[in-house]
Amino acid sequence: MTVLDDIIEGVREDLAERRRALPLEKVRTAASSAPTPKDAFAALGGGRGGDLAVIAEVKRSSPSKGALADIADPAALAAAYERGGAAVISVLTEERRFGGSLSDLDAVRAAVALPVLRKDFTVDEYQIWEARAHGADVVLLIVAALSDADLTSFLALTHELGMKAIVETHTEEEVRRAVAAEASIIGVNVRNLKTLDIDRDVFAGLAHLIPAGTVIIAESGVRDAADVADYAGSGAHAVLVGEALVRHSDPAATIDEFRRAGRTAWQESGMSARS
Ligand SMILES: O=C(O)c1ccccc1NCC(=O)[C@H](O)[C@H](O)COP(=O)(O)O
Repeated sequence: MTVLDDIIEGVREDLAERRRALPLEKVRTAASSAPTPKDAFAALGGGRGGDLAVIAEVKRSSPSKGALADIADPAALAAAYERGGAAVISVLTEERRFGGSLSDLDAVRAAVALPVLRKDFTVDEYQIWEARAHGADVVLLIVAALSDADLTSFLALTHELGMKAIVETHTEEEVRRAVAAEASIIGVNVRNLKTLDIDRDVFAGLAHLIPAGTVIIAESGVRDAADVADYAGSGAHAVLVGEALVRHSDPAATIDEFRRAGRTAWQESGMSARS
């Protein structure tokens, strides 16, 4: 069993419990009165660049590192991310391995005006309705965890609900599947979900396979501005950063520094006007 399989097993068990407590019909009703979704595709530059976008993550712990940060006030952290110039806030809601929750999502939603990503291991439509009911604007669809049929139908439901999806890939085959599903936002996660090892070179190896007009996100492994510059120089429109922000004493300044590093890298490689 891989780490991903193990996480998904727990996700399914927790989901079954929530579904028993709140049947889908009730979640749908809640979703229908949630605030109108914010356009994360536009917030991430619409695949045209302009300025490197930072997706800043509220991440308490992880399978690879264990406890990362004691985040007593996720709303305050998200507000700091917003002040620093983040484009989107990512909230991990998986409980067992990441220490997240839908309460974190609620707190962040109420605290910021930015699009909010419900970052979870989506394996059932219920989670997409639930994300919308809790005010999320974006969901994560991990190609490795889904059949082509589920990927297509989950994307369709996400769009029907007015949200966007980040379609996450790790390999060439997964990028091809994401492109075939007509994903408009594709993430390349450089964390191997079998070994949990980070290999930043994976990003450059896959980003060039993603068609123009798609928002391309480099996910995981950002330690500092130099890593951001490398991703930006290899074609990232956005970076998704967790650990480096939650461990930093000044996350707002760090985001500002990352954005400047991305902008400089684009200027140096002549990419700032690319589509
Ligand atoms: O973070 C992990 O250890 C992890 C393990 C297994 C599946 C997913 C995992 N992380 C989810 C993420 O995608 C990251 O939280 C996100 O990309 C930020 O990564 P980082 O900046 O390296 O904290």
